[in-house]
Amino acid sequence: MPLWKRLKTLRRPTGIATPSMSTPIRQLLALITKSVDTLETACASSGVSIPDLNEPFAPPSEAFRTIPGAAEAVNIISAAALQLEAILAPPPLSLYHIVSGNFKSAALRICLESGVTEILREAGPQGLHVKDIAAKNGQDAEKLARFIRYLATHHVYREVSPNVFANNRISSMMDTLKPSREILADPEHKHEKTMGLAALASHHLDETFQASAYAWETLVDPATARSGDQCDAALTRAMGSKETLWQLYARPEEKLRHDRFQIGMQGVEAMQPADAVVKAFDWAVLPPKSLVVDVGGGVGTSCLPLATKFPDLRFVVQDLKGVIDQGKELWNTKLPAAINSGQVTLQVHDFFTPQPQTGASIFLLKQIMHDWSDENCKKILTHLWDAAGSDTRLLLFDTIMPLTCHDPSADDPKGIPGAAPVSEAPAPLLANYGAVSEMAYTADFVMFALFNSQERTAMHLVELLRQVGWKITAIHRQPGDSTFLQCVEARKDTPLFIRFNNTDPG
Ligand SMILES: C[S@@+](CC[C@H](N)C(=O)[O-])C[C@H]1O[C@@H](n2cnc3c(N)ncnc32)[C@H](O)[C@@H]1O
Repeated sequence: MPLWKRLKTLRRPTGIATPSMSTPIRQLLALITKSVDTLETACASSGVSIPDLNEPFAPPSEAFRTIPGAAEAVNIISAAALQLEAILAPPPLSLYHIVSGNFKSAALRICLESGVTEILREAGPQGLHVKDIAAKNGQDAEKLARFIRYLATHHVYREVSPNVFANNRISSMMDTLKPSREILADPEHKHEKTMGLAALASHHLDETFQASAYAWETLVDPATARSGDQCDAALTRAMGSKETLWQLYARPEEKLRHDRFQIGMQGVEAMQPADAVVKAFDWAVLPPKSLVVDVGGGVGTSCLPLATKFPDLRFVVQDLKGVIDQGKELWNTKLPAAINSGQVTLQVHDFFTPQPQTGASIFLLKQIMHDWSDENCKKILTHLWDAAGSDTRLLLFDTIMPLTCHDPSADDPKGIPGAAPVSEAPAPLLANYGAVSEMAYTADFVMFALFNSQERTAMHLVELLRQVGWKITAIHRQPGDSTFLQCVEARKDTPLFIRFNNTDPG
């Protein structure tokens, strides 16, 4: 956002300045007051109420976020409240909110794995004494009370009366919605046929949590500090073997972790709109018969809606053999005509080998780059460069990491369109809305810990692509997607580019 626009947001809504207005806490308070007004007005005019923290989560309670202006107001209120705390709380306390992250994670894991949320759902709003919770899940009541109370201190669960706990909006996110007796008797299958968030949390609190404990050891060891190899990720230290996550999951004794991961990923997938790829790029500009190659396309989830909406385009979905075999089953069920007519081809292809499709209009890579380190991404992109023509577009769908400060590319009229986020938070908030953007930074850390890879900022991507002969021409963002999936469009940077001089990452 240009400087003049950000300064405008600093003005007091009433236009009357007082000396105290210049302090950051007054500015934050003003932002909160203004945004609460916006939120309440929007909710009142739509007949929607703001959720009660003490009520368990239910999808309709999120309806208020869809009212125009409400989501932005909520982001500002949340970011301002967190920033007020950072200013006013004693610094050691603020630091310990971070230092103690692992303790909170451990307490949460205990409650998640011992079915506390399911037990409390069955108890209802009056809650249940911890002795009765412990009688059901077999835990030590006194220890359990300490962990639940620690979480309740951070608004996960609530203590209704001494040692009596109940669910709230946040603790109920871990609910598998199954009978507690069933999940406690058969914990190995508790995540099957669930929405996937509890599975995702369980995965993050287990192997990812353990891997993150070895982050520093990985970075201080010269053998792994600068490696981009998945076998050098922190995970391998935690697991005591030089295996990638996929190799680990392939072991028969790791089947439960593997299945839990898959369920968690389906949950993440479900959070993305099915038509995200359709909307992110103007596919109608492609002439009939243009070829779209979905590289590492999985079972073809992105191409399904595209092939349906654009029957004149041709598609090749590429992935490793096992995935392509699964894809054949999916397409034969969902859109067999596309396979039978030749509109869609499923092809086994390892993207670290030369790209066989040389006539592509589009190389589409969705959530591929973030799985790989820069050195590996360059190998993938180089094979695509070799197969691309001067009109081929490269489309990368990934999360573009926002900066915490103002993004100067927003002020450059000659810069890449869409390089900066659609909106930045008004000052004095952090430009990325601070911890409101937590999920993107969590994803980045997970990529580091498990895969030695990362989510990237726009400027990182510009440089990475430049080194292997691609030039970013636009970043397509949709309103409200500032930290989720964006579409980076690039073209071959020829004829100026001479690859053999530029591939050296150093
Ligand atoms: C995060 S998934 C993304 C799948 C798909 N693009 C989507 O967004 O649904 C990563 C995909 O990369 C595939 N993959 C991993 N290594 C590969 C390789 N060397 N060659 C081709 N595909 C690979 C995986 O099988 C998986 O389907």
